[in-house]
Amino acid sequence: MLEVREVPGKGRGVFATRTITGGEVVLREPPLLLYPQQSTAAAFCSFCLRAFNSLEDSAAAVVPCGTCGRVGFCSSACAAAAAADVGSHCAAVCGLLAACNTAGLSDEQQTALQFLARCCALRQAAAAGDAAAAARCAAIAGLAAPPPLVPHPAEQQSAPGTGSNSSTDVVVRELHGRLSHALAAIGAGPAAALSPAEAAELLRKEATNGYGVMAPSAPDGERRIRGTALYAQASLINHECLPNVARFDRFDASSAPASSAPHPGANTAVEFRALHDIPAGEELTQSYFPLPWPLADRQQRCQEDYGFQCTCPRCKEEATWSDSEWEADGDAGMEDALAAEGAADGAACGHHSHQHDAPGGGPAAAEQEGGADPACISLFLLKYVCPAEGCYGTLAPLPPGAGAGDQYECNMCGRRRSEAEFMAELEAAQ
Ligand SMILES: C[S@@+](CC[C@H](N)C(=O)[O-])C[C@H]1O[C@@H](n2cnc3c(N)ncnc32)[C@H](O)[C@@H]1O
Repeated sequence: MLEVREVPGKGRGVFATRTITGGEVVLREPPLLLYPQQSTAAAFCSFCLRAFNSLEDSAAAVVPCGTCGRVGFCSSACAAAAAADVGSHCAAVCGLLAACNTAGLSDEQQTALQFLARCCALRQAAAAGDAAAAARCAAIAGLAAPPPLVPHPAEQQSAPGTGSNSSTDVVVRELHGRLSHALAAIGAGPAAALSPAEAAELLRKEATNGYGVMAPSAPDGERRIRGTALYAQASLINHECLPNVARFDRFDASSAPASSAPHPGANTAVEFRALHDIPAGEELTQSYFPLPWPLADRQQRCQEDYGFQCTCPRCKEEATWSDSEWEADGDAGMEDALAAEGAADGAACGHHSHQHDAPGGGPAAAEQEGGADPACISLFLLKYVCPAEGCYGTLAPLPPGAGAGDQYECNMCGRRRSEAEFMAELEAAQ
């Protein structure tokens, strides 16, 4: 169904090799690496990141790490799976993190150490002949790492003893120094060691390709990160501001103990679902941030975090809008959207196929393309942005055959809305 190809100006991208139906799951993939965010780690399983408070009996269910006692698991099955998985909280990672001096490091810096410790453990296992670890090292090495335009989040608070200097080199050297010390303390072999340049490159790969796994909404409504996931294939899906796929994860999907799940970690696979029909040859695209973000924020984030300038049809069109057009967009957007829905069948806007390169289309083809139709932008946002207040999630159709008719589901809050309800809301808002 999918193939990976070079896309001019974007590196690699993922393309449909056949027509994909709206709602179809285009990719389901377990993580290459999954690790907790330091600040929230106590609330989640250190193997599968399930929220302890999502378990039926969370107090009884939390199993502490038998060695360091500093992290917990949602079941003994997850504790055993972590011990057996070199990329998780295995003996090497446990020992390395326990031996590492983290005094004065920021949350992001300690989270970066979680990632680097796992990379060291995988390298050591690979050098000892573990083929699966070698494959994971190769997959991590294959991730894109565009040149940094701004510091990695781990660099944004200077390490102790570094004064106000928070430059990339100083922070990476600080993390690298502490890690090297810990590697020596636990007697790790030379294969586990990273040079400062390798550590810096790994952090860039992590920043470019890591998916933040969100915690459930807190009572104050704030959504915090519970951890980071790296995926081999999902990391190849490029960004567009009117995407055609949305990411769904199910970390807290079942409150059943892991022992009754198909296998520990079954809740960690990511799923990408088509928002609408996607013709063969079209590139799959996701939005790297919430769809309603304004142009300036989207552009800034693309530049600063991912090192590219977004020139998608939505950005091109919105760049031509005056301040009054932005202000009027709310009400007029509704009318435009209705006009678009009536004029087309929704598909022409929904598929926005005019805005994509034909297979093999290069920069010349892209340059000939104009901005997206404003009415189509309005319709797209009304149809696919979750209407729940403060959610900003993306609605995607349920997979064909899910037996729920024409229902759309939010990838953040799980809210459902049918096509008919959407049409009724559009009419009512007129
Ligand atoms: C998660 S990776 C996506 C896969 C990547 N293209 C590759 O070759 O591995 C993110 C990086 O892809 C590139 N990218 C993603 N979307 C892009 C876009 N719309 N325009 C230009 N570059 C893009 C940027 O270099 C970005 O840092």
